[in-house]
Amino acid sequence: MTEALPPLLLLGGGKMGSAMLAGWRERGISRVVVVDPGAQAASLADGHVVVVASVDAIPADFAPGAIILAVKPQVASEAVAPLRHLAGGAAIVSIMAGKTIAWLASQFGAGAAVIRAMPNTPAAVRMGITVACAGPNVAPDQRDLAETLLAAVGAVAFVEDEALLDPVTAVSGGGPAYVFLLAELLEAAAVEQGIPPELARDLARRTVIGSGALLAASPEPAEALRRAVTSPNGTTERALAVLMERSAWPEAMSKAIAAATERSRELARG
Ligand SMILES: NC(=O)c1ccc[n+]([C@@H]2O[C@H](COP(=O)([O-])OP(=O)(O)OC[C@H]3O[C@@H](n4cnc5c(N)ncnc54)[C@H](O)[C@@H]3O)[C@@H](O)[C@H]2O)c1
Ligand code: PRO
Repeated sequence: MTEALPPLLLLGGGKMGSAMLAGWRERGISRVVVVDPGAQAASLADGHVVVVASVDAIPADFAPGAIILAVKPQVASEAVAPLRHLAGGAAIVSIMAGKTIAWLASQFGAGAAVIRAMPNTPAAVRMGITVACAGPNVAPDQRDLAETLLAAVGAVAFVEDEALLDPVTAVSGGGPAYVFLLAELLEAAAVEQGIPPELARDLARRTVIGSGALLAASPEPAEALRRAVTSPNGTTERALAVLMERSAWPEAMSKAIAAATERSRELARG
């Protein structure tokens, strides 16, 4: 049986924070303090989890093994500063888009053990992917703890080059949104072709869900699975001729990822 996680402080119990907390619960928690002033966060409390509205209300004896920062980057400065006194030997794991290791060190002190990470919303069903980068002061056991916390909601990869977190944010951080947009557009196009709205929604949803499951189950790359759908001179080939035109999806995706990457860099500049 795996040992319970050490005491954790979670700043922000919103979509990502609560998804990670659910993963930690499954893994086994000892004590978690969630700091979140939002009314919805109160429902996260249970025998192992205390929810407080502000840092002042954190129990005085609380010494977290890790502090996980899951507030929006826009409120980071005001939300993070009051936590500085708790940093001690804790691993500081930030999932905030665009908040750099240097910025986090400026908040917690130059010697703070900072890990910057970028998960995605499939974390809510433990099928996320997180890319993380450990700062210079992170000890091996702190890195292991960060990996354990992130792995509770999906796959984890560590990179040495922090600059990669900007394109990672664009690709896998935002990626679920592009897949959901695909489902929306497929549904709308189905309706345009006369398919009743309810059936159109079902077709679009199940096509995305089933394709994801097939990709997960198959050893084949996406390209091979695409080719397996495409009969010579058939209907799919006709559709792909439109979508794969250089100025259509290839260029749109390339531009979209470049734009999101640049926005991540902008957030880092503050
Ligand atoms: N949503 C995503 O797809 C995604 C993916 C990867 C990373 N992220 C990052 O995760 C972070 C959280 O995003 P989210 O989607 O969970 O947002 P969210 O809005 O769902 O959650 C943020 C939470 O922070 C709380 N909060 C606001 N001010 C606070 C304060 N001063 N102190 C403590 N809590 C406070 C809010 O009440 C809310 O519950 C962001 O920094 C984002 O960049 C999000
Ligand atoms: N959601 C966050 C954003 O849009 C970060 C990646 C996914 O900024």
